[in-house]
Amino acid sequence: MKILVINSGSSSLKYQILEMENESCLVKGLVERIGEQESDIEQESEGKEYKNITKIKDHEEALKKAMELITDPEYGCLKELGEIDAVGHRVVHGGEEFFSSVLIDEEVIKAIEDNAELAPLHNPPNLMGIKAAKKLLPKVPQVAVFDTSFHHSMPEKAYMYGLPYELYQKYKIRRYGFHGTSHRYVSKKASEILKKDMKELKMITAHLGNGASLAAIDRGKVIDTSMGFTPLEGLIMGTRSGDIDPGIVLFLTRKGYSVDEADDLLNKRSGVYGLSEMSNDMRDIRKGIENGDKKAKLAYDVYVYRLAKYIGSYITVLKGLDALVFTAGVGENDEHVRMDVCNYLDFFGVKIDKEKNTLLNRKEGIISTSDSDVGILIVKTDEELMIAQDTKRIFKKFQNVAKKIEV
Ligand SMILES: Nc1ncnc2c1ncn2[C@@H]1O[C@H](COP(=O)(O)OP(=O)(O)O)[C@@H](O)[C@H]1O
Ligand SMILES: CC(=O)OP(=O)(O)O
Ligand SMILES: [Mg+2]
Repeated sequence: MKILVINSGSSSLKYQILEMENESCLVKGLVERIGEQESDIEQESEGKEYKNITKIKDHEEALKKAMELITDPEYGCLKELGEIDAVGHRVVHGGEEFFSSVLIDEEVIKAIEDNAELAPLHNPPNLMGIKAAKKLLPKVPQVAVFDTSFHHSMPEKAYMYGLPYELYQKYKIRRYGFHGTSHRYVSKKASEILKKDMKELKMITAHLGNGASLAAIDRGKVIDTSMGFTPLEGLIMGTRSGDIDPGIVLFLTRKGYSVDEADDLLNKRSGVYGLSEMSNDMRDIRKGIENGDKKAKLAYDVYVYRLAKYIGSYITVLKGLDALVFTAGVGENDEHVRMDVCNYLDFFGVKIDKEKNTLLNRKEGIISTSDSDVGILIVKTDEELMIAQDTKRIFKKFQNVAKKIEV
């Protein structure tokens, strides 16, 4: 069974085809800078690499181009698109309606449209991807996998803000949490690596990519997470501020910032990038620190401090901790961040093994000392595999129902 996984961003479209017999990736591609004069296209399939720069006007054209490349005799992996059995889409905001992945029908599309207001940067491109795929593969079942759904188990006390209750009723203002597919995948993988049932574990998963979030997971269920109503809250990120005093936004608007300017400032010009005045990328920050750049060091210190502070508060709400899991670009590849965060947590019995931390960098496994009270792990996230697994499960269910109806 072959599944196409689509992750549409505001100006990009990432795709993969997975062969579900052995869960292997047959092809992986990326179209970036959609809508600009020059868009980048990259695809890799079994060692064959394709790269090109051309104008791609919208998501439909991007997906069309991807479909051509997938079936290209030289660079592709399929003879024809008919080999695709199902499509799985990443959808960032599922609002309060969706607490698991679903087969996409008109009603689901309508609900995703309704939630677009809650995630203006993410849901509209997700919808464009869904509509383009439905047009190009009209007979193939499509599944939506939501970033928010794994966080649905959060109790009211964790998801309500200290705002008038009527704002929750009127506008659904509450914490939703994001990156749920990644938190779900790495927590499951960590319990396998630790050879312990999820029901025995109190866990904190740290998804540290360009966007970053933490989840406190109590015996398999999320009880708190650092992103909120939008993916702007919480940790310091590549270009996003994370937590700030909301009074700062009021102050800036009184100083003449428009809503769009404030949005741009907090989402695209803040975080590690804003503090360092240099880059959102931890690799550049490391180089800056090595060259004695003071702002790079400051950005790094603020990033690590915020992370440690959040982990400490999650150990409190979990009433203990069995496992701390690092994942995504920074979590998997940056041994300094892992080391420096864990050094803050020594008091809680979190002891990182310096050698294992270096040895397992960019790999997967346990990096705590044998006498640490808490298992510390690196797990490589694989949101696409999780989306494909959900899509397969829902596709099988759908097939069984269709068979029953035929009988
Ligand atoms: N070798 C590395 N060392 C340190 N940080 C890295 C390394 N490779 C990637 N990163 C960090 O990971 C980030 C990208 O993470 P990723 O999970 O791929 O992000 P996203 O999926 O949000 O685009 C980069 O911006 C960079 O900060
Ligand atoms: C929801 C979110 O922040 O996603 P990303 O990290 O992919 O931007
Ligand atoms: Mg990511």
